[in-house]
Amino acid sequence: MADQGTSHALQLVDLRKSFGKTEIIRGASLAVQAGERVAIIGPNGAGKSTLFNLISGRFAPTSGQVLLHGARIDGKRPFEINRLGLSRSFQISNIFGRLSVFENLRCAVLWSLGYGYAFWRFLSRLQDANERAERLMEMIRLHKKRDTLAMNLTYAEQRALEVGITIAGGASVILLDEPTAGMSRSETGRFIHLIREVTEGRTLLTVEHDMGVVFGLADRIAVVVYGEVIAFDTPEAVRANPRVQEAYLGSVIAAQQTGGQ
Ligand SMILES: Nc1ncnc2c1ncn2[C@@H]1O[C@H](COP(=O)(O)OP(=O)(O)OP(=O)(O)O)[C@@H](O)[C@H]1O
Repeated sequence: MADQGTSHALQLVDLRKSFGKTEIIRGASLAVQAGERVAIIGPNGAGKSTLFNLISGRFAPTSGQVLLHGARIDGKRPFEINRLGLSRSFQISNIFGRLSVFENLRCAVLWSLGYGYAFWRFLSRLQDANERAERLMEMIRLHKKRDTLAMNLTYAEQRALEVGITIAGGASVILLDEPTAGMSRSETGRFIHLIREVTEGRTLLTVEHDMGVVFGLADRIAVVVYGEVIAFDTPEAVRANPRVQEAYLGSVIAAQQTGGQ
């Protein structure tokens, strides 16, 4: 969690990404303060997932920089970036269905400790990993499902487990991809509360379509339109920003007010 001379946990500097001849990310810049909760919003195809893929190392940028606590991470591989303290959820795909809740969390903790240590050290760390997995289970409210196989959890419980796995290694920057997608209204409300709790003191970035979640969770909102960050401000300021209204938010709010999602 060392902050190497900057209070920015994450910075994108004139980031660009082309697929073939098509430039999808067109000079995106963003500076996220440590401890901030940021929602990335924008129309379909604007480049939100591509930005997440660039930040987490799945794609290398065509040009520009990504800095984590002031140090360049662009071009590094996902596991290297993870070791440096940035963790991304992968929408359930990193849950082991045939392992219990506890075992899933313990695996995530052990993985975060690294593989490259001797067996005797592994044993001494196992106790730590068990304790941390128990704590995580309480945090994500799944302690009563300790021995339930992950595949037998409800959808919302699986999403909670996913969040637990994402934060297991103690990463200081957490990326969540549509954390409440597919949940009911009441599940969504509870889940926002849980996310706020478990990411307290960490930096959170989410990609989100649901404006209720965005306004309930984010300290600041980054609006991505056509591969650029056209606004980055508080929810109130973004809501009132004429450029955002015109490019995106007006139509979304109107659709949600008339009952569409
Ligand atoms: N690997 C790839 N190869 C080629 N084109 C890609 C690739 N990944 C994304 N794209 C294109 O980049 C554009 C932005 O996609 P992206 O998924 O980042 O948008 P998004 O804002 O996350 O959209 P949505 O809200 O619909 O999920 C789209 O036109 C998409 O087809």
